[in-house]
Amino acid sequence: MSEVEQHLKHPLRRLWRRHRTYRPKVVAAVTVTVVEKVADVMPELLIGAAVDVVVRGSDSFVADLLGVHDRFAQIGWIAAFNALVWIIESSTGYLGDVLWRNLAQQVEHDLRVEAYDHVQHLDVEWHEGGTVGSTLSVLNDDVNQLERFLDVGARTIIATTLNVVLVGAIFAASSWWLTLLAFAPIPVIVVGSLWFQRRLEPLYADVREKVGDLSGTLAANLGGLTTIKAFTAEDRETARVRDLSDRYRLANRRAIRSSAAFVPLIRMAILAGFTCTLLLGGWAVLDGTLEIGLYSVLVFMTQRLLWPLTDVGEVLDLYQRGMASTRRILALLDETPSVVQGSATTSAPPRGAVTLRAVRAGYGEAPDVLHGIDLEVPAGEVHAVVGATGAGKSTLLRLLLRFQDPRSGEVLLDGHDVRDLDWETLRGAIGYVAQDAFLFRGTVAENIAYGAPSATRAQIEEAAALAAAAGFVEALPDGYDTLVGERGQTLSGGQRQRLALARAILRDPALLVLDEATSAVDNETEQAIQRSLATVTRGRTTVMVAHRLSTVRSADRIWVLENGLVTEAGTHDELVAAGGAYAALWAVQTGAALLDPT
Ligand SMILES: Nc1ncnc2c1ncn2[C@@H]1O[C@H](COP(=O)(O)OP(=O)(O)OP(=O)(O)O)[C@@H](O)[C@H]1O
Repeated sequence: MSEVEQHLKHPLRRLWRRHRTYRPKVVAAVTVTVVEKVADVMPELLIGAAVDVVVRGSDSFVADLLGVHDRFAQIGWIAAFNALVWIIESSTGYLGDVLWRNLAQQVEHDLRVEAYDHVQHLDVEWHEGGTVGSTLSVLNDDVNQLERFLDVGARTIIATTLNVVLVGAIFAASSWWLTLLAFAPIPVIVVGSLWFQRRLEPLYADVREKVGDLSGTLAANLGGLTTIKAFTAEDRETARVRDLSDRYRLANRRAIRSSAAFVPLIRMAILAGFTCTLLLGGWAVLDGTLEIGLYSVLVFMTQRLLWPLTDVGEVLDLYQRGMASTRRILALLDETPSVVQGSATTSAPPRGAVTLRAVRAGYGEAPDVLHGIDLEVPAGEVHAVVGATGAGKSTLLRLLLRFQDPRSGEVLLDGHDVRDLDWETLRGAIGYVAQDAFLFRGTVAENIAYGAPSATRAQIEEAAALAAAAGFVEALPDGYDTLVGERGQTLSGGQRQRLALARAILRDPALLVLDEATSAVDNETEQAIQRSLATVTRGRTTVMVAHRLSTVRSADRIWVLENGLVTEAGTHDELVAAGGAYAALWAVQTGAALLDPT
């Protein structure tokens, strides 16, 4: 389906098509509501029948229908039928409530989980495009909004429509001219509703957009609170939030102003219809052209027909919000990742050999960051990538995990193009430690075992020891069972890095990818990690990025990246001897440059 077609298609139709499993539930809920509504109009008919019995006695409608001529018995029958109607109405009311609410909850649950799962599979670049806040608001607010519409709105729409049809049928069977009078206000209400609907739609879309902006900024600011504090930007940020919140409030105010005007308009129309039926119907009874029983039914029915229509404003409100939200949910579900897994798996155990051939890569519309990289990491070797900041080192590592694909050229793992491999084969072979070590809410042990949930405590402790993390973990109040806060904020940067390293080691991957994995630890800890890494990386393919050259000194091969191109490659000693960029960097880092002014 093209984008335009998708947009044109009504969101409820799309939901109906997508989620076939709801259909029986929808049918059951609608059926129960129909029965409830039929039972609901009965009491007015029974009042009319009772009046008819009192006025016409043994000639009444009930007498004809049941063949019972005693007035007391007739009233008794009406009362008994009335009791039955109330029982049906109460039980279908209960059942309808349960069915509609559960349906709404089910849809809410399914859509939230589906949207979350979908979002997880979207491109890393999509996530980096600053969409966290608005994605959160789709997963929370929009999904809730749809639930509210299904819970209250959909049911009311069906009930009101049915009401018009049933009452209309009763009217039509009674008096054609009173039917016309009672129904006269309906076009005004319908045209008014449609006009309001068109007016409200963009206003609610605006409200949703504003709340997305607001939650985006709130999420970003709460994540970066320490930076805000460090730059004493609290007042500025409060002003920004105030401004965004105010825009949200004003957008809501515009929507409220329009939607609030709706009910008074409908009331005026209802008043006209009701007064006409009361007055002209009453005169008709006095003239003897209308039965008094029928008159009392129709007066009550006019109320029953028109008053529920005052809910139309509220329901349209819910409908508009619900549809704006559904469109956003569906738009999120329509997002397609450009990086999708291949289908190939390999039978041989992975060895982690990496080859990059003429790789060009970049972000969005921006020019290339990597300008044609050729690089070879044979299985079992430890290779390092160094270079100035912004040279493209992290970008290169991202290609290995397929966080993005190259614009041209190819990336191979054990001779297979990474684009052909499925995620488990590709990413399952890699232990990755990101520059910004991310920890989840949970215990230290759970965080280490994140990539190997079935690991034993002994294996977890061994991995922690190899990552030089055992010491500090054991000193924590509850050791491995200590809870780390959200994003691991209760730990230092170096501690987080070591846990992330332990997490990668525990996976026992064929290829270890370390992006500045030890940048935040002190020299002493780094040396401890280096010693451990010597064990961990023995015979294991490793690609590491590091700024601190002492970290990569013992690598089998070092690749020097400058402005997206490999400019040098070799062992540490070879590169130092070559006297190029690496040698200069080494001199700066060891202080040799300061000692030797030439
Ligand atoms: N997610 C992104 N979106 C757009 N551009 C990006 C993104 N990540 C990196 N870049 C750009 O790509 C270039 C290379 O960045 P990269 O992170 O690969 O460099 P690096 O060598 O790892 O730097 P550092 O040593 O600072 O980590 C930079 O110019 C950067 O602005």
